[in-house]
Amino acid sequence: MDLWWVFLYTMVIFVPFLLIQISSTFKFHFKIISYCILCVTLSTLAAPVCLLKNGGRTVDNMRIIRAFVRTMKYVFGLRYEVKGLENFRIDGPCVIVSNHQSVLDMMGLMEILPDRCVQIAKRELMFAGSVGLITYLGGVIYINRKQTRDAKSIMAGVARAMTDDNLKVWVYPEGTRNNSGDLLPFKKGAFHLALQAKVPIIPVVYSSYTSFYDRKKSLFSGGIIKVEILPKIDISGVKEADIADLTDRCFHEMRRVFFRLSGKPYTPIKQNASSK
Ligand SMILES: CCCCCCCC/C=C\CCCCCCCC(=O)SCCNC(=O)CCNC(=O)[C@H](O)C(C)(C)COP(=O)(O)OP(=O)(O)OC[C@H]1O[C@@H](n2cnc3c(N)ncnc32)[C@H](O)[C@@H]1OP(=O)(O)O
Ligand SMILES: CCCCCCCCCCCCCC(=O)OC[C@@H](O)COP(=O)(O)O
Repeated sequence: MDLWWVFLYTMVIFVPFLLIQISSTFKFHFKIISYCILCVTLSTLAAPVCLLKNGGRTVDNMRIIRAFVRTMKYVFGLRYEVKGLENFRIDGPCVIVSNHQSVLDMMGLMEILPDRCVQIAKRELMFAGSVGLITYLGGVIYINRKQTRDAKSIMAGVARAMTDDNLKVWVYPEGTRNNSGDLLPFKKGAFHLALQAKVPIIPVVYSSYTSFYDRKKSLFSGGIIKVEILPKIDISGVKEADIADLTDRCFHEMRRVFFRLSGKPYTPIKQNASSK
């Protein structure tokens, strides 16, 4: 008899808990799939507009892509609070580095994307159907992360194109998505690029998504994202041998801002800023 009650009570507590769990996982995946479908739909609509207006692969298409993507935040209840936009107002090219938390970052990217700016992306993105096509039309630069020697030679070519075509380049120096509530160590490519092109670096920091978006907890609700565009880092006087220091400086500055924007107490780390 007693065992029967234990069983009943366990079920009364366990079954609703299980259902809530299933429905929240379902809701999370439903939202992520909706996001992907919306990306595919909007890029299918934007591609002909890009082709008709600008004819082919050009950075000018980024204005069209930006206009399309900026409508998406309303669907997912996201709001951006942007500070420091004036720091983007520099003549000529620069390297922009920012933290990368999720596929949702495309909305935050397009929210503040300056004119004549292309991104560095993993080459797999090229094959993502109409999304791949739209990134191609916008002039995104693809790198093969498994062949870093090729990636470096592509980046060297980009340095030349930046000055020739007056391009800004957006790099995610963590090199991959990271939703851990901290920054990953930075790769050095972006900093080599700035030095080779002799252009300043502009760090951009987005606050942590973890309060409203967390893959592990199947959490995805609306929220506010704080964005700060930091003053440019001048590279005059920096030599190849100083790249590690430059990377370090930028990493720690961005990490400090990341914690401040995310409302978390800053915890210094001993680990090296750049990956080995
Ligand atoms: C209309 C609706 C549409 C809706 C859809 C929306 C579409 C929106 C459209 C458009 C938006 C597109 C947005 C795309 C976003 C995608 C994001 C991603 O894909 S993130 C992944 C790829 N990104 C990266 O990986 C970062 C770049 N990576 C680097 O810069 C790396 O540094 C890299 C690949 C060049 C090398 O990586 P290593 O793993 O080898 O690591 P290291 O530590 O950096 O380098 C090793 C050694 O090589 C030297 N090195 C690196 N780069 C060098 C260089 N350029 N020259 C000389 N030496 C270099 C370093 O100093 C280091 O040497 P020592 O260890 O210090 O001795
Ligand atoms: C064939 C249909 C495919 C549909 C896919 C639609 C998805 C839309 C996503 C918008 C662009 C997302 C770009 C992005 O954020 O890529 C992730 C990489 O930065 C990091 O890669 P990873 O974490 O190392 O896998």
